[in-house]
Amino acid sequence: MEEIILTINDLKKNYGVKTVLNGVSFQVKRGEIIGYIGPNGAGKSTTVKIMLGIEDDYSGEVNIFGHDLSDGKVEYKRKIGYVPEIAELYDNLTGHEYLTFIGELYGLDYDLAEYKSKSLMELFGIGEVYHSRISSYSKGMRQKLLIISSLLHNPELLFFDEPINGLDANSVMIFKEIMTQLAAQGKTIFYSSHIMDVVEKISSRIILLHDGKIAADGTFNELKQKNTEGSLEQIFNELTGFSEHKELGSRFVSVVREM
Ligand SMILES: Nc1ncnc2c1ncn2[C@@H]1O[C@H](COP(=O)(O)OP(=O)(O)OP(=O)(O)O)[C@@H](O)[C@H]1O
Repeated sequence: MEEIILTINDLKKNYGVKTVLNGVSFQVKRGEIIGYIGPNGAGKSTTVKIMLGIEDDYSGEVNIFGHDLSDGKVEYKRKIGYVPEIAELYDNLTGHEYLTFIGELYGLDYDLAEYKSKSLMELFGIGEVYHSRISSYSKGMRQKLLIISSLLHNPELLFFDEPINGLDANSVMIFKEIMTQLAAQGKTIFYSSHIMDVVEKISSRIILLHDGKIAADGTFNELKQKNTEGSLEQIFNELTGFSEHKELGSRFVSVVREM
């Protein structure tokens, strides 16, 4: 039987009077790569933060590894890796210091944390800055460091929020391969991004959040059959009822030209 890793049932979340999530439900099985997409402000990061226990004050059920988050226990986090959309890194540390610190926080002994940090940085093409301060890293190098830090403890469930921000085309190919191989080995990945062609190619299932509810949930082929025959970008436009990009673009440029 396929193992359920994650269950969300009738999840609702308000910020003040604003309803962000209005009855979101889905289940995720071991080994799935979920592409979690939706317009800006749809509530994707909010859903992820609730699952990570960073945001509370929600209604509905959130169950991870068979454990309901409302019991307040945090042990489940040991088996989770997270790349946030926006992250603060300790700029004064070197990559080596940062990653061994994170590895030890996750319970790895120092030698293993050091070995994995160095190897993973080398394999991701940033081995030469292992002993440089993070303040000197480029945007893509910082992003790679974040990805490595989310994986050091070999987690079962990964939350990636715009993980390929700033990565060059070759590095994106490596990252896609890493995701595919992790999923093939039974890791579950919850992947939130606006880069539709990557989501289309990498996800075993796509969930589209719109107006606080799930507007679509299925494989890319299932979504194509139910909607436009075309790219995920076209399906996204159709399901979110958006067709004014040309008109909005030209009105935007008209205002720019006003002097
Ligand atoms: N701490 C907060 N206080 C008040 N409102 C918030 C807070 N965090 C998020 N929101 C609001 O909740 C809504 C959903 O935000 P969220 O960051 O989850 O969207 P998102 O789908 O991840 O968007 P994006 O694609 O732009 O990253 C937005 O309207 C945002 O302004």
